[in-house]
Amino acid sequence: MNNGLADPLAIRVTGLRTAFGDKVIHDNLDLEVRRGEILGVVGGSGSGKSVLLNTILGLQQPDAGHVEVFGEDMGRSQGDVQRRIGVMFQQGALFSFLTVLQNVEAPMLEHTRLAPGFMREAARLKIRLAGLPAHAADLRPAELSGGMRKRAGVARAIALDPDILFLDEPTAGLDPIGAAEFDALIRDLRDTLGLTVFMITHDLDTLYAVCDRVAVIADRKIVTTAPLHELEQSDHPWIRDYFLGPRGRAAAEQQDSI
Ligand SMILES: Nc1ncnc2c1ncn2[C@@H]1O[C@H](COP(=O)(O)OP(=O)(O)OP(=O)(O)O)[C@@H](O)[C@H]1O
Repeated sequence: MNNGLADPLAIRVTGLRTAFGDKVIHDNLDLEVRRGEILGVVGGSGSGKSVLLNTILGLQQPDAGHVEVFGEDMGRSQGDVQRRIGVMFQQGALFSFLTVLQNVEAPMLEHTRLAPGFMREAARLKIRLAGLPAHAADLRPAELSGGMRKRAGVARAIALDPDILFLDEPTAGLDPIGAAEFDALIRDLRDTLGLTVFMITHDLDTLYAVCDRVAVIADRKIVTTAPLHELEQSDHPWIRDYFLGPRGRAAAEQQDSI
């Protein structure tokens, strides 16, 4: 098996084409995600960010092209690489009838043979790593605030000690303080667990606060992948509107003042 250890890339997408009927979403899209980086993915509404995420995860079959995660072709994956992937979908996607602890144990039950006591301790550790207080373990999702639910989603996403974490709009719906705390959590997890992070976000503050590089989807492709200070120099009209419009400038200035 190729575990891709010598490969500096965590994800390599080449020549991706996805269409729904006549509607082409991605056409000859290429993307590289480096090991250990936090990559933000931005693009207009309907530009195909979620479809790209689902395609990388193997949930959506492309019409053409290849997706490799840690050197393994997702089109032919036997599931080995799936254990190295953690995903937090929007809203956390938790089982409402289970406690937070049981939600975090769910992937462990499915994929490991840990003894029950050990599994419980491992799940409690993930809950603490996600920044939740210990007592949250016994609560159900409906008893949590929006921010706590997202943290519970993160705790479940890291249940199996993944190497890469996928986040879909992680700060959507959070107030600015909650969003900033969540940004810090993402950075801390990357640093302490050595994760690679692939994050779809519209949140300009998050992009400035945590992303090493940002990939921009426009015109059915990734038009560029670069650190933000380079994107600010781009001539692409969508990138200029997005990053150099009033909200983009405010986010950049706020970051400069920290
Ligand atoms: N299963 C599907 N069948 C048909 N069309 C689909 C399907 N999934 C997505 N689409 C279409 O693909 C396009 C891209 O959708 P996607 O959800 O990836 O956009 P997005 O960039 O994530 O948007 P947003 O920022 O609004 O969440 C949209 O026009 C959507 O309607």
